Amino acid sequence: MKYTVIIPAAGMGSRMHMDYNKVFIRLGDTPIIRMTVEKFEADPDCEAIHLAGRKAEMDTLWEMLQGCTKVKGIHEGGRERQHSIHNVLRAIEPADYVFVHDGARPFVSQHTLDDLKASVEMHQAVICGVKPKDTLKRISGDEVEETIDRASVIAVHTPQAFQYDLLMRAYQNAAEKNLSVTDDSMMVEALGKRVHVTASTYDNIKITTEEDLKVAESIMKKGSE
Ligand SMILES: Nc1ccn([C@@H]2O[C@H](COP(=O)(O)OP(=O)(O)OP(=O)(O)O)[C@@H](O)[C@H]2O)c(=O)n1
Ligand SMILES: O=P(O)(O)OC[C@@H](O)[C@@H](O)[C@@H](O)CO
Repeated sequence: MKYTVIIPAAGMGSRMHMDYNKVFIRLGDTPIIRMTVEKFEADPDCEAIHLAGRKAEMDTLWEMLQGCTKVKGIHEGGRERQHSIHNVLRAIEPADYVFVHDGARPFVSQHTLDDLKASVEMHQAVICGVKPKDTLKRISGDEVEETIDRASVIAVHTPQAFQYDLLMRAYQNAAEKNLSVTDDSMMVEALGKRVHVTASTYDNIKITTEEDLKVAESIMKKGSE
């Protein structure tokens, strides 16, 4: 199978409290966004990489991704992550399969990509995630309402993999109905379609806050899984 990946990188990184987009932060010598893109450069089944970027940051992005030969376009992002991805989806050539992967997750493993590829061919919509390690409770204000059976939940990561037509329909439906979502799968779920699940790794963190930079450094030191 061959696929195109959409990498949203048009956020503000506001929870990182820096005066520039967090995907430009260097881990060692390499900007986070380049580390993320390189994971897909290295996967022989990835044919094209398209990013969403902020208008004022296009030149910086192209510069940081110099030599990444699969990067075919950087498209203007939108207000929220979902708008950025929709802009890219509308701009790209149709492909059999589309993966969506956060620009801020530089430690995705080849194994995770391989599992998603095998599964999406059978199931059309596949997400990856890890089992929570903590006890989980539903709360109301500062009171516990119930303990959630943690065997029945996962913490969801990206990449998320879809048949192109299905993802297109899901994004169109979400736009028409003005749905607000936090991942791409939610839009497919809104169509009443089944979404399958494969394993991610605990290293596949989304770099969101300052503490995550320390975790990222230690993942780099030990080598990511
Ligand atoms: N309008 C937006 C918002 C987010 N993203 C991208 O979506 C990914 C995951 O989003 P998140 O971690 O929430 O990033 P930010 O929105 O940048 O962070 P924050 O919410 O702290 O501002 C990031 O790679 C980010 O650049 C995007 O392309 N367009
Ligand atoms: O933290 P935010 O809600 O802005 O973004 C979350 C999404 O990027 C996130 O849902 C996926 O990475 C899957 O976990």
